[in-house]
Amino acid sequence: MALHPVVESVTKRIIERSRPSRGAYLAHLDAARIEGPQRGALSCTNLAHGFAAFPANDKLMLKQVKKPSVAIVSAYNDMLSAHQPFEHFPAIIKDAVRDVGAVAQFAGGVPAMCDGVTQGQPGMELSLFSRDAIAMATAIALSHNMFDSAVYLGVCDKIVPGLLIGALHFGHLPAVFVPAGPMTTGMSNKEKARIRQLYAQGKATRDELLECESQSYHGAGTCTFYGTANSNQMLMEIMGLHMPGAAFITPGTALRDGLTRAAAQRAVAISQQGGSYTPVGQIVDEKCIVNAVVGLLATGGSTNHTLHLVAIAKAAGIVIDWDDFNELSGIVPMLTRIYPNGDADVNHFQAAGGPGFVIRELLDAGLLHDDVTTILGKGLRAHCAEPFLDGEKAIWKELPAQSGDDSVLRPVAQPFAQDGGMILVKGNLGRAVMKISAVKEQHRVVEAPALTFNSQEDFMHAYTAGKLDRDFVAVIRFQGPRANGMPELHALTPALANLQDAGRHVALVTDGRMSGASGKVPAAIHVSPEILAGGPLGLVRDGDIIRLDATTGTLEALVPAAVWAARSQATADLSSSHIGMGRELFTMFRNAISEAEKGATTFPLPSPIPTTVPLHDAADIGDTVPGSDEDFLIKNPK
Ligand SMILES: O=C(O)[C@H](O)[C@@H](O)[C@H](O)[C@H](O)COP(=O)(O)O
Ligand code: SF4
Repeated sequence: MALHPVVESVTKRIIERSRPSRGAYLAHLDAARIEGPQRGALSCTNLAHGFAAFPANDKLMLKQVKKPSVAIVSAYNDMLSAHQPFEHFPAIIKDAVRDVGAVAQFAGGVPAMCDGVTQGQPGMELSLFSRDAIAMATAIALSHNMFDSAVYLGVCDKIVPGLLIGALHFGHLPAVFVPAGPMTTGMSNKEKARIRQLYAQGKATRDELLECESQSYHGAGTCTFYGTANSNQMLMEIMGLHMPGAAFITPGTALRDGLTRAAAQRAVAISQQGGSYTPVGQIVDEKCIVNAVVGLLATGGSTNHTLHLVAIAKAAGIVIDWDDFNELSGIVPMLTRIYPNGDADVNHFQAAGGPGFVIRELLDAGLLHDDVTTILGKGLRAHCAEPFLDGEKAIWKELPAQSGDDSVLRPVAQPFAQDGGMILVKGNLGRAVMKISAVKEQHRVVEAPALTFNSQEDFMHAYTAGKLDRDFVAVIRFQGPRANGMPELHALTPALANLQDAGRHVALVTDGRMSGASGKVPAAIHVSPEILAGGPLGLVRDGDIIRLDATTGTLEALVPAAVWAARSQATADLSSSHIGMGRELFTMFRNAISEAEKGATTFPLPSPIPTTVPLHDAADIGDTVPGSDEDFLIKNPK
């Protein structure tokens, strides 16, 4: 099937837009690689330090500087149910790598935040920043420069994007992402949401709510809704950075361990010494990024990826924006119904056919680029396969021709919706993202008076005081990355859903975020520019009529032009968001972060290394430092 013309034209536009920075990125990639094992660039002292504590055989291999060394970068901790299984992965990886005559070294751990633990709490104001902190921690691990390939252990929201951003800054190294898989299905997400709404109405006790949450989140593995974590997993499959079908296999099973071993050995095979050298910086190219956007849209993935995919692309020198998402969303059909876009969870999705089925359907429909490079080599079609066990080894078989459950997963010929359900809305309030895949048709246009709030707490106080039983558009202000770290406001969902269920026309507009698990209430989020960057959201006053129209992509304050022009920006005391819970440590992030549509990043777009002087003298002619996004050169004061 020929490639869809919109996929083709958007890809061409991105390639053109990215040409200078992508060229610079690939030059950096070539400059970073040496012939032979990377540790050959180290001194004897460096090297001895790098293998001092290793078992004799590993030490000998490292000393001989012939066989590849694989870095293990892990986001293990006990806080995220999704990451807790990683505790045992390094030993499995080291054994598997030894079995193919190489060495694996635990290069470093990276921090990982659970958005479920911090949702509605002060810690959520560090969450987005943690993505780039994870990228920095990944760089710290890899900066030992002992490695010829790497495996990355991560699943959740900011972690996979952070690991991939870090890995792309070592784009000369091959990368294989290793997931831990979803927890088994407990109480359904729909029943959990119902009890939450009852609690918000005072019709369920705290003990009943805690029992419900504990039955939903009951064990090791990723939460089973299709939020940002499981969107990450889908993207790793579509970007060809997972062994095929690794995403949604339950932790603690023989197949899970077989997939981990296979991933470790693939990391050796695609090292320079392994013979199939495949650096991650070449895998993640413009076509790979477009494939990721298409996969996100076809599965109703998390709105957080309108930030994270932009940031990941930027790390590889590729520039994408919300017009790209919007245009692709218009032609990408919705192939899945996984909560919050339906009642099923990722275990049901996996049983119905899983990621390989989605990839095959989109390839056959000309909606994905097949001519990409993945960890398996040339072509994405190799990832349309399902893993099985042969003894202890993972093997792959062809997928069934049909979906196992067409209430969860459908072919392109019979989609749940003709479009991807994630759109750009814009107008005199700025540009924003809106996910409509989980919003009923009758709620996709809301025109109602604005009620402004400077925090989610203020909103909840008004709700519990019974002041919100009316039609309104909640404008939650000062929630942008520079203001307070752009928290998710998902804790407002039960209250807003109750009002919607009671027949009120309600919507949310904010420069903050929502969870990938948010859904039924119309919300225009990530409003750019944010208020603190002078965004017009700061001109809204209580009572202004706001029109949010998903059918026309409109976000407007219906205020007479002269009145609007005479207004000044609202102000707020944000100091309580800059002190406590470690938020003081992230002042530099708030000051340096780019706007949401540019990925809310703290690192610069790759810029050309001046060819007139060797790399180490770059400082003599100025440093490139991260600006808002117009990276600038500090001219040499001499
Ligand atoms: O983007 C996401 O998917 C969310 O950040 C998710 O990771 C978060 O943990 C949810 O808030 C938990 O969902 P519940 O609040 O419904 O348990
Ligand atoms: S999916 Fe969200 S709530 Fe679940 S473990 Fe990951 S970060 Fe935590």
